[in-house]
Amino acid sequence: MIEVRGLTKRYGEVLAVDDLTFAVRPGEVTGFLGPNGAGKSTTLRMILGLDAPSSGTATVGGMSFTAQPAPLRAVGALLDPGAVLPSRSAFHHLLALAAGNGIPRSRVDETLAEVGLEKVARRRAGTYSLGMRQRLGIAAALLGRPPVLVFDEPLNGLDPEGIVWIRSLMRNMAAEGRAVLMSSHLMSEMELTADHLIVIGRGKLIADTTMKDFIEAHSEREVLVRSPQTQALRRLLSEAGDVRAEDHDTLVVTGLEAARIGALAAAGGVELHELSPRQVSLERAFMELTQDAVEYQAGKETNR
Ligand SMILES: Nc1ncnc2c1ncn2[C@@H]1O[C@H](COP(=O)(O)OP(=O)(O)OP(=O)(O)O)[C@@H](O)[C@H]1O
Repeated sequence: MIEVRGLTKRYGEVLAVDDLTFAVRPGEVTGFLGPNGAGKSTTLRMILGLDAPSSGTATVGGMSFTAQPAPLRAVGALLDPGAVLPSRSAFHHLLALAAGNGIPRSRVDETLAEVGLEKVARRRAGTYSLGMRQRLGIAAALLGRPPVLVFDEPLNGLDPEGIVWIRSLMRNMAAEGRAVLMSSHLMSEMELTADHLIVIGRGKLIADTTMKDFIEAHSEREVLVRSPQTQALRRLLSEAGDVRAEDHDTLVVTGLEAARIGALAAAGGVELHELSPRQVSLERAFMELTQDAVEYQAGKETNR
């Protein structure tokens, strides 16, 4: 379990992380979201002991990262996939990490197979593609079979097959009872992968909730209605809900349940060809919630 309490980081005038408190629980994938510059990387760096908090604490399994006797067995992390000596092979990189953390040598080959790098394990890491370096970073995180995993943008540079692989890897790690914290700007993937969400904006916590509740709370439900009589239908529905045209024969209605729309149409003698409640995406819910917390928008720059 990761516990963050009152975590704050100041860089001169910039309050990068502002009094954050949250927990990342075992058995779940927790998505860590926020607009650019929200403070995600700074928070992860403090959890991993790479940056010292200005105030507050971050612990992993009840202990600060720097106090862990064998850090790789307590928490596995992927922050910067470039952080590998280019002259070292994947095999030797992992071997050195295993030796420094009391991890048996047999885990090296096992982990290389887990991440699909066994065929290139003896090649210099400097010759790897971004996706291969990303897999090597993930191998380093998995090496010590830690109960806590932290991944910053793990999908960068991965092809579609790699993205699906990460999704099942995260889900499996959580199913085994590990606590998994993952940041990503790819909302569609986050929606498929995470159970719980921590959302921050301008360094502050703005949501700590399940994926389902987050989507329900931060976006209005919509119903798509197709009819050959859109004008008549629009007149009927506008009194009860918000209606906008999406196409010549399609309306999008907010503020009314599908059953009520069907009933109003039937009562008004309007023929319907389709009546579908639309799945609202995490992306829409996220944009709605964070629009005020976006630091950099096209044509607009704000100071905190
Ligand atoms: N070493 C540093 N010195 C000064 N300011 C910093 C430093 N690191 C981060 N910041 C500032 O702190 C704020 C938070 O940055 P951070 O990189 O944590 O955001 P982020 O949520 O990870 O953003 P992104 O999604 O763009 O990666 C930003 O305003 C950034 O400019």
